[in-house]
Order: sequence, then structure tokens, then C-alpha cells
Amino acid sequence: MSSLTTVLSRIGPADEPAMAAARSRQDRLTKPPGSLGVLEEVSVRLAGVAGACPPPLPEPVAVAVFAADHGVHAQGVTAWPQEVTAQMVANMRAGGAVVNAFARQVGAAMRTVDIGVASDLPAGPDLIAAKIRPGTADLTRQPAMTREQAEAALVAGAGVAGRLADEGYRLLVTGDMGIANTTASAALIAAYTGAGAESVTGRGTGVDDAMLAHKVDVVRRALERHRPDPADPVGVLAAVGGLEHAGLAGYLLGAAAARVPVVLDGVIAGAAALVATALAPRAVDVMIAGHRSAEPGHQAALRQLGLRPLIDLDLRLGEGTGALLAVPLVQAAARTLHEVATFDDAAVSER
Ligand SMILES: Cc1cc2ncn([C@H]3O[C@H](COP(=O)(O)O)[C@@H](O)[C@H]3O)c2cc1C
Ligand SMILES: O=C(O)c1cccnc1
Repeated sequence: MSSLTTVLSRIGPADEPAMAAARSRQDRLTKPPGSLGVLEEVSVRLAGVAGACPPPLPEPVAVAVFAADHGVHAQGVTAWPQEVTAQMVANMRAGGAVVNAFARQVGAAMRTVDIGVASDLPAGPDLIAAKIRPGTADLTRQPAMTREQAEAALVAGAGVAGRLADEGYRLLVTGDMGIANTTASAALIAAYTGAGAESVTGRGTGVDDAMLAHKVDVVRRALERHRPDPADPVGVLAAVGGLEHAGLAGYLLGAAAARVPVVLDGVIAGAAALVATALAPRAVDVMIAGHRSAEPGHQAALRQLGLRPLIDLDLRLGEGTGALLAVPLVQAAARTLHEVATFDDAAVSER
């Protein structure tokens, strides 16, 4: 298994000539220049990742759901019991979660990754067993995990992306399952954006006003206790992250190293992306923001990443659901560069 340093050393910048070729081709396609808006930017991004214009169509697609539990659950930051994480993983393995329905809708393969679920999960070919520890510690009392565990989760996540790339998947999607993970997400986003806990902490699965005020206080106390240093991403993850955040950050880095584009889901992926880009700034070149979650911290994370979400449907579920819905848009963007005729080809007069 490669080390984090090896993964980071393989991440290079987007290919500028391929991006310039994609921009120029978009301008020559039989449509007014710029009329495909954000999809033109997506096509340029895909060309930059692939180092080719047109870039290969981003298919087949795989979504990896990183599942983990959170010691901060004990603080009463969510209305749902912790067992729901493992129960939902079982539901996903049986094909019954929203993420399964949406994955089938867009033809994506699905992998579930146990990166840190509190209970033992039944083994099986449909589960990637990568448990670093059974849930994090309560980040209001101690670091969520050790630096070694954060790094091991990063490497495991990178390994998942590398394996999917080796299996031939050409578009990866992030997914998460972990009751209480919007609390750790808020702490990570506050650490990276400098925003106050009150502006990046949201209702997650739908907490009431009293629980939200308490959740904001939990995030504020965690930040005061650990004073996470954004220049030390492994330390930030260890202090206030979740195992799925660490795994997902590694997954993004692994995708960047394999030069496979990756569609980000909501606030958990956004938080992980901030950590990944702190470790390797150019990793952002392979990322496409699938959607904007209703969770307020997500907006702050996307702004910091400089990414514009493709869809905005007030989704606040996670699992990879919003990102999967954006997959056809990403594929359509690439398809324009393959299939749309140029003014010359089609003998259409220009202005
Ligand atoms: C049944 C159920 C299915 C879910 N699927 C994703 N989440 C989402 O909600 C959780 C985060 O919200 P909070 O921080 O408020 O606990 C995560 O598990 C996330 O994946 C779910 C949550 C529930 C209850
Ligand atoms: O933004 C998300 O993905 C999200 C929001 C609420 C709960 N779980 C996930």
C-alpha cells in the first residue's frame, strides 16, 4: 500500500494545452459561444484532468460511500441513534437506500466502505473492510483520532479511488454515511474557512432550535479546545474530523493521483475537499461540485474551494445522492466536445 507522501507526489496540475483546446473547440461548436454556460467549464475541466481534447466520456461511474461513527454523538448533536449508521450501511448493501436508487438511475456501481463504523459489520464482497477504529472519540473532550489513524484513513481512502480507477471507472462520486457527521463537517469547515461556528453549523438531519444552539456550542468548544492549524491538515483531521472525512479526503487525493474526475456530494465531501486541497492544492482540478446542500457550511466550503455546484435542489441527505444526480450533466458536458459539429463541419454561417 502506498504512503500518503507517494499519493501526494503523484498529483500534478491540470493540462493547460488540453484545456485551451477544449475552450477553443467549445467556441467553434454550432451554438453561440458560451451558451452552454457552466457545462462548458465542466468540459474544459474534464479535458484538463484527462490531458486530452476531447476528454474520454466520463463512464463507467462508481460511487463509494464511506461510513463511520462519531464520539461526539454522545453530546446530543443529532436526533438519531448511532446504530442508524450500521443499519443504513446494511440497507445500502441490500440496495434499499436513496443512494442505491440514484446510483441505478445513472448506471453507477456502488461500493460501501467501512472506514470506522462503531459495530462489527458482516464481511462480504460488497463491503470494503477498512475500519481504522470503531468510531472517533468525542472531539469536545479529546482529539477525535490520532494522527496515525488520520493518515491511515487518508491512505485507505486513496486506495479505494486507486482500486476503482484500476477497475476501469472513469468518474468517481463521493458518498458518506455517519450519524453526527455534520457536526465534524462544521468543525472542519470552520477550521478551513475561518468562519464562526454559528455560520457553518446547520440542522443536519433536522435538529430543532434548541439542539441547533447546542450543536453550535459543541463546534465552538471543539475549536477552542483544539485550535486546529489549517497548515497541518492531518492534525486538523485528527483533532476534529471524522473517519469518513479522512477517508473521503484520501479518496479525492487518490482520484487526483489517478487523474480521474470526481463529483463531490454535500457538506461532508466539501469538508473533506478542504482537507484534501490543503494537502495538495492542485487536487481541486479533478473535483466537480455536484450540488449545493441546504447545510450552510457547504456554501462556505464551496466558496473556499472556488467550485460552483451544478444543481441546487435543497437536498440535505448525503450518501452521494446529490452528486449522483449531477452525473448526467458532467457526462453531457464531455459529450458536447465529442459529438457536436463545428461551424466548419456543418457549414453553418458564423455571425
Ligand atoms: C435514516 C438516515 C439516512 C441517512 N442517509 C444519510 N444521512 C446523513 O445524515 C447524517 C448526518 O446528519 P446528522 O449530523 O444530523 O446526524 C449522516 O449519516 C449523513 O450521511 C442519513 C441520516 C439518517 C437518519
Ligand atoms: O450536505 C449533506 O450532504 C448532508 C446534509 C445533512 C445531513 N447529511 C448530509
